Amino acid sequence: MPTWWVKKCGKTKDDNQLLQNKSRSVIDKNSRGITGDNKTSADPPTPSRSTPRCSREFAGASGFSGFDSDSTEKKCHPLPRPSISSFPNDQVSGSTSGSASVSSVSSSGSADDQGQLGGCRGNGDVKFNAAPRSPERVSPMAATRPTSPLHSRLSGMSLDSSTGRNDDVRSSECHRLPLPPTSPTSPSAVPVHGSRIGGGPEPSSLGFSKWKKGKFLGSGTFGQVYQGFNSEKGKMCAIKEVKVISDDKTSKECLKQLNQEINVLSQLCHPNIVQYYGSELSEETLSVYLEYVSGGSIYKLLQEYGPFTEPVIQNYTRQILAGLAYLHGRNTVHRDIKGANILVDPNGEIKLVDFGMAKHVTAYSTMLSFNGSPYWMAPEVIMNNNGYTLAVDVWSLGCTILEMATSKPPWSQFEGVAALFKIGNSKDTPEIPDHLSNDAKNFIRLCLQRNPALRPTAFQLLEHPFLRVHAARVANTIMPKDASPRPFDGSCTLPTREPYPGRSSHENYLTQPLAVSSRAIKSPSRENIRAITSLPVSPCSSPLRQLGPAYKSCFLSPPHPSYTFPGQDNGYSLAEFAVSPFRVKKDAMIEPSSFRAQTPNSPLRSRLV
Ligand SMILES: Nc1ncnc2c1ncn2[C@@H]1O[C@H](COP(=O)(O)OP(=O)(O)OP(=O)(O)O)[C@@H](O)[C@H]1O
Repeated sequence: MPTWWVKKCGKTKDDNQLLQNKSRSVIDKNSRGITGDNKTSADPPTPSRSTPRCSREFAGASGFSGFDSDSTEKKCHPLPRPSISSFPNDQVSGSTSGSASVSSVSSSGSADDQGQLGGCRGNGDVKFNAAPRSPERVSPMAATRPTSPLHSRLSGMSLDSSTGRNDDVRSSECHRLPLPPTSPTSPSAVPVHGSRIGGGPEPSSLGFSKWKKGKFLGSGTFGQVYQGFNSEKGKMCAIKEVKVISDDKTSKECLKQLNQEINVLSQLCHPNIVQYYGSELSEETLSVYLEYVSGGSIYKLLQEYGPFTEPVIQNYTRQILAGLAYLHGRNTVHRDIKGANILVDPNGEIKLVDFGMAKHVTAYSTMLSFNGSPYWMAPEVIMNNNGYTLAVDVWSLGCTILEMATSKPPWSQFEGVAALFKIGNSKDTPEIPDHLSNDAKNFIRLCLQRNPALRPTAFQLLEHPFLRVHAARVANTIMPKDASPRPFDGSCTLPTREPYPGRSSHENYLTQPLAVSSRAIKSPSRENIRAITSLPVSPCSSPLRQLGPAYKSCFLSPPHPSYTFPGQDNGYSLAEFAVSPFRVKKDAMIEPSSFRAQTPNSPLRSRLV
């Protein structure tokens, strides 16, 4: 049992008080979330959260050292050079889809995720971090850690590079803001990341004035999100903004968090991950420009329309996993997967957002911080003894599937601390609704294995029959030829064959928008599935259509025969799935354990802040 837990259980008065406060906060969020008491005001709220996420990472002694206040010019934000030089077309579709349903945002996009279950975060997250940064935790990588690509005004923040990549930093470089794409096919539609390729552009060429801040979309722990509009091109984006207030601890923490998000997002390009366009640091604000996703979050859809049907869950899960597989292929863990952080565009395409908690995992580092949203948090994060790995996202995915199936995360009947105890310190597994198929149940159980080493990776899970059934169903649905606004290689022009020279073919495969096994790729029918399932428009895709005729027309294919084990009802068992040789070529897969840097004797134990 972690030190903090012992403390919580009555060792000190202060800790008890703190825990009660957190618990109370969770209760408040619970009641708000379940009753769907969501903020709908079009006006941005006064930033009332004086303390954003309760995170020792931010509040640690080694944190901020202040701002360079003599820089008052409006400057672009120097950001890392991404390792990907090609630019995604993603923004094309992002903008397009955004413009398609502005009204849906005006009615529901405001603070859609404000009232969900959870702890001290604004929308229900507990972001207390167990392990402060301290010299003991400095990894062997620390000496070579790159300078954080912060604007000089933020350079005193002594941030870690969230990605820890040396090659991504060019601090003198500005990160060009997006000029919106003109057309999906035009090369001029991809100027946003031009600064990644060439040298730093002149501020005058960055198009700062092109994007106008529009209506308020919602507020997160670390800032406000607005719709952005380019009146010259008629395109939209989302603008995430944090106020820069010198000598204000909260502001510094928000800036640090947003910078972390920039660090991670600026290196990602995947159709199921919200596309980063650029950022800008002005005298008053740090603004991040993102692909606009107008459909709102899964959390919001659940609040408005109730639980999803299984085909919708399959579809969304497959896309979430595709995004996760891509992320994990870069050894980056999201750490906050949950319905509120998964947006859906009007075509049912999933976009992972909120990478403020994301971390690059290296063999030399281990994550001990106690971050995440309690109900979606993996046991090892709560117990927090030996660090944790990419597998925490797989656990959270399991919770998110239950959330999609029931509108509530697992253990939501428990209040904050009790839920944490249930997750972290009991042997119980969450209740899985009976109405789900055996495939679905099996999939969820695999994700919610308490031992992270037993959890399949995101790549492995993409092969699970629960998702294959959906792929086959979509493949058997006649789609209009140009139903998709973009080609299979999706919004990202990452080369699909060999995007990262030097990586194994499997690793390259991980960059595909949809993960398909080599076995599947060989089969013409699987190829077909892959092509068709990449279409964002699916008759089964939108929860709004879940009971419509399109869904009824979906063809249900039987589970893949290779998953049927003799003597088994539905083809597999937990143990067999985890070790089955035909599913997992051990040497070809990234093993969760390979990312686990154990520090059994670390003096740092989990502590509740
Ligand atoms: N790219 C986007 N397109 C459209 N809406 C967005 C986008 N990004 C965020 N939003 C919306 O803006 C609101 C705030 O998002 P943000 O990510 O800042 O906070 P959050 O995830 O709700 O909370 P927290 O930061 O505490 O996790 C949410 O309602 C979210 O759905």
